[in-house]
Amino acid sequence: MNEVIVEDIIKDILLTEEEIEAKVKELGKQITEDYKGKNLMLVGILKGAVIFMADLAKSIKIPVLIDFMAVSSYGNSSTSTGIVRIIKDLDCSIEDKDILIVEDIIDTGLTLSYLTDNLKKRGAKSVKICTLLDKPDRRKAEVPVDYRGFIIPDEFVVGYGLDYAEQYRNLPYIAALKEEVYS
Ligand SMILES: O=P(O)(O)OC[C@H]1O[C@H](OP(=O)(O)OP(=O)(O)O)[C@H](O)[C@@H]1O
Ligand code: HPA
Ligand SMILES: [Mg+2]
Repeated sequence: MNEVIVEDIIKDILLTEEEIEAKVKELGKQITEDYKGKNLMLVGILKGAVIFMADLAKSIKIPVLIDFMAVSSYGNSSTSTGIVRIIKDLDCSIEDKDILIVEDIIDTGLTLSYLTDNLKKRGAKSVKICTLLDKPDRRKAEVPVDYRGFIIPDEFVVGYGLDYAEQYRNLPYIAALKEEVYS
């Protein structure tokens, strides 16, 4: 395979490394205040949320438990199939825990709508949502967003954990893909 030069597939940079860093610190500060005295457990949704999860966890200054789930709704495509499948479940019990689901992006909302229902049914004390990005234009299922980093326009974005066909997750910024790359 020929090497793809990142500049050739990117339309523009939506969020710089500095903007992301400042926002993650702000979210961490708010979560620290809101969850004082509670049983906070962060549940990161693999794989997109890993980078955000790592930075967010470091910016939270109270004890936290960390766990991950992997669910699939997209596969290698840029459009949602609407089918949500659990690929990796939690290792820890969530009974009596204050769960904060950590996501990189809410797009159609189908992934999180399924996940919040699923976690509430398992006896969590509370289930809230923290997402770095929110793309409201494409919403199919309403989900209450408790902590939101940025609202973004209806464009396919990559970087800071987000992929296109499993690539570009390691970019330190968030960029919109050129339409000809994914259409
Ligand atoms: O709101 P939705 O339309 O459901 O889309 C959002 C979900 O889609 C992406 O995950 P994906 O299934 O691509 O897996 P990945 O995190 O491994 O890339 C993203 O990380 C969210 O989990
Ligand atoms: O814009 C996006 N980029 C990457 N993954 C995604 N999953 C839902 N929307 C997106
Ligand atoms: Mg993906």
